[in-house]
Amino acid sequence: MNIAVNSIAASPASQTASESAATDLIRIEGVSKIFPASRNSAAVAALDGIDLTAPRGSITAIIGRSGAGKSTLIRLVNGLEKPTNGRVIVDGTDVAQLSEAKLRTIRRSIGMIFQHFNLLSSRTVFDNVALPLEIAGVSRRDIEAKVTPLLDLVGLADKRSRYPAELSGGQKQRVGIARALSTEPKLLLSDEATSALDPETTQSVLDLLARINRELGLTILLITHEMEVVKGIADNVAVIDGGRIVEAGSTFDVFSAPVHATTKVLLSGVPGMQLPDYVASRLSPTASPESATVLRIIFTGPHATDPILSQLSAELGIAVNILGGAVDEIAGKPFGTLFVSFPGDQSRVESVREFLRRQGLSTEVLGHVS
Ligand SMILES: Nc1ncnc2c1ncn2[C@@H]1O[C@H](COP(=O)(O)OP(=O)(O)OP(=O)(O)O)[C@@H](O)[C@H]1O
Repeated sequence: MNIAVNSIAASPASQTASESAATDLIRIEGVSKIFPASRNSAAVAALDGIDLTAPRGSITAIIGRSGAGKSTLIRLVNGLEKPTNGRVIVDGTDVAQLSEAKLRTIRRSIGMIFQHFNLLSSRTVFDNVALPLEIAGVSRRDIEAKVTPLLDLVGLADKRSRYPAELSGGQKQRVGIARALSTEPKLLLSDEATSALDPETTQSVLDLLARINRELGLTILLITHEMEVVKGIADNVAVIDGGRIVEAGSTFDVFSAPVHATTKVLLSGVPGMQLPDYVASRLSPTASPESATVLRIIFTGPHATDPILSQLSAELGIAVNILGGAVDEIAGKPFGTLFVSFPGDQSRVESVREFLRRQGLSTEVLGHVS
């Protein structure tokens, strides 16, 4: 069974297929993929009962550990793999039912960018971007008219006659993005597109993707192991584990209150997600008369900077010990976490949580320390 918390996968029961086609560019329904056994290996259930939608104009991220099934999922969307069961509907068409010839046509409406850019080293920047148009039989004049503004868009107008070997990693990925956009796709698939780039270059490529999404209304589906990428640009995120979606929802909801153990592990490097080591190593699940309760307070929206703790101390007469915390931004919204401890019994814990609830803050009891 899939556990789709804050589900972006589920659609209202009353929604008809045509209403869904109007709002969702991608609709993955009950998809399983089994790679059959070969002489050297047993059969692999790479995907198992996946339901996922990507609304038109959105940026949706798929995250998961190595081998979870992310690449298989993205390959189903552009028809490079066929599902064993279920439907993969892109812009109203079930890509799994298409012939190779029809698939070639539909792939023109799906751009793709890759971790290692996949540029042709013998072609200039201009000719790399022009390649999909040449393959589609577009005239040289129309190619010039389409490629030149794309090079402007990605900031490479002055590099049009350079070769890939003369470019930085970030510039190569910009060529990859311009090439992916050349056939005016509705959907951009991104397979670890920033994984080979340093943090600063990653940020500039993410800014470009966000701009393309905003200005061209392009739907983006990306797979990544970099939580910074998801946090920075994705509207929605789905967590895949062992071929199943274990958690999905808006990036803000999933990142601010992860539920599934796999999500918590994946997010452990995000500031404010993890207790400081010196506390984590002493944490016990059970309270004792001398122990203090350790609480995670999640600040969202306008509360992120409010002086809540001093109000708490004043109102309830409790000495609160701050253990750690961080203030961050997720999908453009302020988000803060504070780890605190305070002494007292269960009723004290409840009164603290109730006070914080009234301030609009969520809390999670992490355990107890002596
Ligand atoms: N063509 C194939 N034949 C057999 N098994 C495959 C094939 N492609 C993928 N698999 C298996 O399916 C599972 C999911 O693989 P997939 O590449 O989708 O994972 P992933 O999440 O993208 O991993 P990574 O992050 O390491 O790229 C793995 O167990 C993998 O070994």
